[in-house]
Amino acid sequence: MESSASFRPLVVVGPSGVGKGTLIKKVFDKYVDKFSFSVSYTTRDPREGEENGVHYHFIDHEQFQKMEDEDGFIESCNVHTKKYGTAVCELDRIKSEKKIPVLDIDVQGATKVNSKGIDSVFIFIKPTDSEDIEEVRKILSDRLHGRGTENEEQIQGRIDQAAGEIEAFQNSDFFTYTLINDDLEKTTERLFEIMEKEYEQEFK
Ligand SMILES: Nc1ncnc2c1ncn2[C@@H]1O[C@H](COP(=O)(O)OP(=O)(O)OP(=O)(O)O)[C@@H](O)[C@H]1O
Repeated sequence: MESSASFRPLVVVGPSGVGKGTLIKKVFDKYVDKFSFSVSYTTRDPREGEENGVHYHFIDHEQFQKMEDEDGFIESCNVHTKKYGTAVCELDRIKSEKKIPVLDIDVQGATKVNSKGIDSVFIFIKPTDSEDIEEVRKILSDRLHGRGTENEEQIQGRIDQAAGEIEAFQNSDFFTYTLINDDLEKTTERLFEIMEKEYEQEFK
C-alpha cells in the first residue's frame, strides 16, 4: 500500500481501560473532519448496541478467510476463537476521503503495521509510570468498573491481558510516543501537542 505524508495513520495502543477510546474521541472532537476511525473486521458476534460498519464490520469465518487469502488485511489476529483485522479497503476508503486513519489495535497488530513499512504515528498509552503490576491492575479495574460496559468476568479477563500487553510493549521499539494517562486533562494536552507536531502539514 502506498504511504505518504498525508496518509500517516495514527495508531493508538494500550491495555483495556487505559483511556484509548476517550483520547481518540478528544482528537475527533478537536480536529473535526481530519481523522477517520478505521473500523476493524471481526468474526465475533455484535454486542448489544453495536452497529455493523460503525463499531466493527461483522463478517463470518468464510468471508474473513477469503479476505485473508486475497491479502485483504494490513494486520489480523486471533483472540480466543474469533478473528479481528484491519482491512486494506478500510484504509483506502479513509485515504480517498483525504482523512487520517485512526487505528485502535493491540501491540501485535501495531507490530505488523510497522513491519509492513506503513509510516505511522505509534502511540502507546500506559495507565501509570509505575512498573508495579498490582498498581496497574488496580487502576484499570477502577476505570473499567467506572465505565460499566463489561461484566465482572470480562473485566478480569481484560485486566489479565493488560500485563501481557505492557510486556509486549516493553519488547517493541517502534513506538513514536508513550503517554502516561494518569491525568486525563494533561494527557489530552500532550496528545494535542503531538498531533500538531506530527500532522502540521495536514492541519494547514
Ligand atoms: N486519566 C484518566 N483518569 C481516570 N479515568 C480515566 C482516565 N482516562 C480515561 N478514563 C476513564 O476510564 C474508562 C476507560 O476508558 P476508555 O473506555 O477510553 O478505555 P479504552 O482504553 O478505550 O478501553 P477498551 O480497550 O476496553 O475499549 C472510561 O470510563 C474513561 O472515562
